[in-house]
Amino acid sequence: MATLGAQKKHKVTIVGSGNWGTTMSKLVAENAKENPNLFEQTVTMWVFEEEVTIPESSRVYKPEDKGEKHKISELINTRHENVKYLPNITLPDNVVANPDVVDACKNSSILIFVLPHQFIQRVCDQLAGKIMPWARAICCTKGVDVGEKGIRLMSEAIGMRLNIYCGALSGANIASEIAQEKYSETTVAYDPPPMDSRAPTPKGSPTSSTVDLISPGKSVPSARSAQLKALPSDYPPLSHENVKKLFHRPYFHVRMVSDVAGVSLSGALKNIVALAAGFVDGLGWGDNAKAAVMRVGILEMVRFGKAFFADSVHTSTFTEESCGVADVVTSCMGGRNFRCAKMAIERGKSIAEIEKTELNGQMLQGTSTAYEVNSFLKTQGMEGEFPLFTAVYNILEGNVKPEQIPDLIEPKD
Ligand SMILES: NC(=O)C1=CN([C@@H]2O[C@H](COP(=O)(O)OP(=O)(O)OC[C@H]3O[C@@H](n4cnc5c(N)ncnc54)[C@H](O)[C@@H]3O)[C@@H](O)[C@H]2O)C=CC1
Ligand SMILES: O=C(CO)COP(=O)(O)O
Repeated sequence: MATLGAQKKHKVTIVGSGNWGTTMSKLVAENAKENPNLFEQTVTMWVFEEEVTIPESSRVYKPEDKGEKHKISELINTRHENVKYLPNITLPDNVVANPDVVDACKNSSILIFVLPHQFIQRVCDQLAGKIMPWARAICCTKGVDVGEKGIRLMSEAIGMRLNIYCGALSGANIASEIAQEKYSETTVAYDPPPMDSRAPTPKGSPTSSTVDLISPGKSVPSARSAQLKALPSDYPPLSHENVKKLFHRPYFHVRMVSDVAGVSLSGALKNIVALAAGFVDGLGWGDNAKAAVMRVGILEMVRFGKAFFADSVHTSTFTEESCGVADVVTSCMGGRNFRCAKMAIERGKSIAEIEKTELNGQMLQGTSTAYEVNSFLKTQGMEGEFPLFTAVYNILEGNVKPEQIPDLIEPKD
């Protein structure tokens, strides 16, 4: 039995409180209530604090709120709503917002990272050495970490900075639909060290083991093994079965896999494809044009995985799982990257301007990912092998026009 001998329960912290972060807190808190033998009832959400006014149209607006500024964390804790990033969705009362990231994470055995990828490094640096040494993480952030030493997956960047194991969750998951409990599916990759799923052992201090935080891609020469601390035996083991219980809802169906690299990478790269889809849609070219860039985009995602993460990525993750082809489809129909790229073309503005005026603080991941992937491809001398990714970068830079996409992605003899 999965919880035999376990006395402790997992304390879960959601690190991030944007549109997806707040949705994640809702569904995880619902699951904590339904699995009191596995998870502590309170689910903490770290909130990057901001002061906001409550719109008069909001369900939680009271006459005395007129012109008043409120802290987002206080509104979540008193009115159970994130009025800025997930308006009109009531959060379970066991979601507790905490604006202090170290305090929010210090006693948690499960950390769920849902921050824009631009902030992962800074937040992990704040947390390093201040979390439980045996904590386990799941990365829901979509992006890559490109530096002088090469390219890293976000899951890997988190794992290495905090010296803990980090899996990944990604899928065709437009947050607002999931917050409204409309059916969707997702892919969770979790391939923990075998010591985590062993039967509970008699009392004793946690053992440690040297394991790869994630199987490194060949482009990450610095990826290293870490001294991972075993989950103490008085916690329920973090088997696939128990990790699934953290995320699976009647409206949010989870498929567990072990390919952390494939799940993490597909979520990052599909955002570049979504920008391309927005560009051609913005030109008024219609669905055939969008399907063409989606097809080429999926092929480039697979090629990228094979070229730089050959030892770890499974091609089937891109072609068979929600995090691959399905996320490309949904993101190219209704994602923010797609919508902002489309509006930018239609209005003759830059995507950065549209992001500022239309997203009310929400952030695009595709633009910075296009730059990061391009800078990595340049170091590898491989821009030409990824013509769609390269075209998106050159459109953002103003070097080429979206109208040139068909010629740019046409295979060269
Ligand atoms: N929204 C969606 O539908 C989905 C988003 N994701 C991914 O989840 C990740 C997080 O996205 P969302 O939750 O949608 O965020 P968001 O784009 O809605 O909100 C931005 C967040 O960044 C925070 N922030 C601003 N400045 C900050 C700083 N200096 N340090 C730390 N945080 C700061 C804001 O407070 C806010 O919580 C992204 O990687 C995104 O690709 C994944 C699936 C679906
Ligand atoms: O990742 C997403 C859907 O799966 C959301 O994409 P956007 O960030 O483009 O909205």
